[in-house]
Amino acid sequence: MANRYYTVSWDQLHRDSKALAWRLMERGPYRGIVAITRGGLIPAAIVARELEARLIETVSVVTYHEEEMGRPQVTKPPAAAGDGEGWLLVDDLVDTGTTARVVREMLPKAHFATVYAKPKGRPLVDTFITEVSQDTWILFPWDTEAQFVAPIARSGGK
Ligand SMILES: O=P(O)(O)OC[C@H]1O[C@H](OP(=O)(O)OP(=O)(O)O)[C@H](O)[C@@H]1O
Ligand SMILES: O=c1[nH]c(=O)c2nc[nH]c2[nH]1
Ligand SMILES: [Mg+2]
Repeated sequence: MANRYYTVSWDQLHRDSKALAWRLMERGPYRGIVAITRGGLIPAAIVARELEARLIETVSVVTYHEEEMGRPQVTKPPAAAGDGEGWLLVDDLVDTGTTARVVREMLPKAHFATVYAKPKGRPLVDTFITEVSQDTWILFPWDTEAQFVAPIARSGGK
């Protein structure tokens, strides 16, 4: 289990994904975008809108079940991206780099971009926006909802 959480709102994810698009603009154009599903789908859609990319491919890798890590399973390989040359590969984050390693083997020439990166996965990413510590769990807006929180005074000072 992570020691702390970094909560990302829809607004922040949109801003951070646009910041990623700005950085990626400098080194395009790209033939198309490969999104690593499912977490990469929304950042990929935002980046695609900003870069005016219309060709979107997916690769599906399942590595986690909630916060438990398992063996990475490729449930759908990328059909149209060859060895990745000229393609932009997008995921929401790199943590241990396990998913990234599997996908990079399939698309060694793609430019790999994520919105967030933790130190262990960072060397595998070409472009990212925000680094968080390894013991932090990033809480994405699609995994969370607003709920009531008790006043501090009722927590017994803890
Ligand atoms: O660097 P790693 O340790 O491999 O972790 C990062 C990967 O884990 C999450 O995907 P997950 O397996 O939870 O699947 P999902 O995107 O379908 O939610 C996340 O979206 C990244 O793809
Ligand atoms: O929602 C998530 N937050 C994380 O920090 C993380 N690391 C791997 N997979 C993850 N999924
Ligand atoms: Mg994922």
